[in-house]
Amino acid sequence: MSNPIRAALAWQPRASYSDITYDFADGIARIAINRPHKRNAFRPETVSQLIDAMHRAQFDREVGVIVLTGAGHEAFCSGGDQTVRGDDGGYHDEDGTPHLNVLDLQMQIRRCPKPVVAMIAGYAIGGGHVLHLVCDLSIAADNARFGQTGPRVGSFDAGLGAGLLARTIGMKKAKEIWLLCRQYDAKQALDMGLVNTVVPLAELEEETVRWCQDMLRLSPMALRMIKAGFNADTDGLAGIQELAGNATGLFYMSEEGLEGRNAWLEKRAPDFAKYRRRP
Ligand SMILES: CC(C)(COP(=O)(O)OP(=O)(O)OC[C@H]1O[C@@H](n2cnc3c(N)ncnc32)[C@H](O)[C@@H]1OP(=O)(O)O)[C@@H](O)C(=O)NCCC(=O)NCCSC(=O)c1cc(O)c2ccccc2c1O
Repeated sequence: MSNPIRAALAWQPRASYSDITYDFADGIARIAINRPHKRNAFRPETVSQLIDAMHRAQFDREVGVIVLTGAGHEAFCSGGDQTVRGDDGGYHDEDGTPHLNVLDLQMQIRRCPKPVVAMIAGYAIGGGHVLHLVCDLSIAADNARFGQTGPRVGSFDAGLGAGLLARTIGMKKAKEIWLLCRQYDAKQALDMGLVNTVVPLAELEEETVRWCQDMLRLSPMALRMIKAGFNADTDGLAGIQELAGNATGLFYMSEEGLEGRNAWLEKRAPDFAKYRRRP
């Protein structure tokens, strides 16, 4: 069946991978898990490629917003690929090495200074559900379905999968999702604050691009700072480090910061006297 989601932009491929696609158009990077025959379940190699693509998008100065999605319309992502769990139960790459590299990806999305938007058609389940959760915004199609399955398949994400979920939708609902492993439709997800909006499936990309375009018109530095601020307390000292690093970057750009650097290069004492001690 052809994809019922209308394309909103003339996407151009910017990189080639086996398990994902990476496209760009008009300031937006679109990264899609491309394993629709497995409802876009990820194996360790998929996650390594997502990490690479996220890095590429972060450092591409043309990119202002990143969209994370799944190929087709049946699934955003169904979590870890259960067929690559080895004898020890963990997710193995093709060399037999066990990985939980999706945890690195989760943190990479949170630390990325550009907004990351989850564009969700179909299932966002298990580790795939956590992936949309860690994105800054979630735009869902009306066919989207959400849920955790870990306790059913011998797994759990007690990190961001539990704590960030509770901070997003409240403790009771988060515990319900994990302790009962039920599925929730798009309207239920919207009602509990799990997603930002729900649109007809055909309009999913158009609406997502509209949200991205709104952000592209805003100050990149202000978005960067506010994202880091939102994540700082949940991410603890690592979150404060991210926020503080942004502040340092801003200070470097100031005349006062440059005076320190210039004085050192010119082998003279810095003259900070001309900078007011602001109240
Ligand atoms: C997602 C579904 C509800 C979709 O159901 P539907 O009926 O539409 O489709 P099928 O079930 O027929 O699936 C079609 C096709 O895809 C294969 N498939 C689907 N999901 C997976 C998967 N996760 N892994 C491997 N393969 C998958 C399915 O076998 C079919 O192929 P056939 O060849 O058999 O036809 C439903 O598919 C479903 O419930 N899927 C499983 C969801 C799931 O349990 N995911 C894993 C949860 S655990 C997890 O994701 C996880 C990952 C991590 O990396 C963690 C890291 C750290 C801590 C915890 C982690 C964690 O919990």
